[in-house]
Amino acid sequence: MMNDDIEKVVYSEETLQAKIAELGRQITEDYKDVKEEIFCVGILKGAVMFYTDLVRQIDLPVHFDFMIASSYGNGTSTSGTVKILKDLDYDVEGKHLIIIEDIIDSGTTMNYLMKYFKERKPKSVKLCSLLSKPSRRVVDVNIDYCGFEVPDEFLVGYGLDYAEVYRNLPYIGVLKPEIYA
Ligand SMILES: O=P(O)(O)OC[C@H]1O[C@H](OP(=O)(O)OP(=O)(O)O)[C@H](O)[C@@H]1O
Ligand code: HPA
Repeated sequence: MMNDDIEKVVYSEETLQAKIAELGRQITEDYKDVKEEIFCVGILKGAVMFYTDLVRQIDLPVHFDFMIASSYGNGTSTSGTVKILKDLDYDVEGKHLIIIEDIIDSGTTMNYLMKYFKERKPKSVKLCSLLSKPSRRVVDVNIDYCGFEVPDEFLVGYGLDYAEVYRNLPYIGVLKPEIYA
């Protein structure tokens, strides 16, 4: 069973949902008076679980859009090259963008995507990431809404994968070392 591959649980379902409710309240408060449309942009595939839980905690009329970006392949460190596999569906000029991501690790993906978003002339862009691993940062990324700062461990579950597996675990954890062997 998939659970047997986990060495330890780092964030339980309850801990994740409590933090997501807090982030949703904060975003609702910050955006409640804006006049322009708000676009929640999910960065797939990793952000899928966080995205669907977070938007349900934002009590405002938001639009959905998604990008698919990939740079990790099957390993535990970035290839350094970000591939955009799916672009935004909408013209976001003059709109408020809330970028929703699962993790900022080296910062490579978000550094690349932030430049890309700003070129599309939105009214504002803010980043909401469930996790941040500052010890691994190679390029600076400003996170406006951050769930948890995590230590330098490779995490799986709740959207996060190792070689495309473990995304469907309902919690976030660390794999047993023999799984990487
Ligand atoms: O800060 P970085 O070092 O760039 O790492 C963060 C990125 O890595 C993961 O994506 P990945 O490329 O594994 O694709 P995925 O979302 O499909 O898992 C994660 O979802 C982030 O987008
Ligand atoms: O710790 C991680 N786990 C899964 N995917 C990731 N992408 C960047 N860091 C991670």
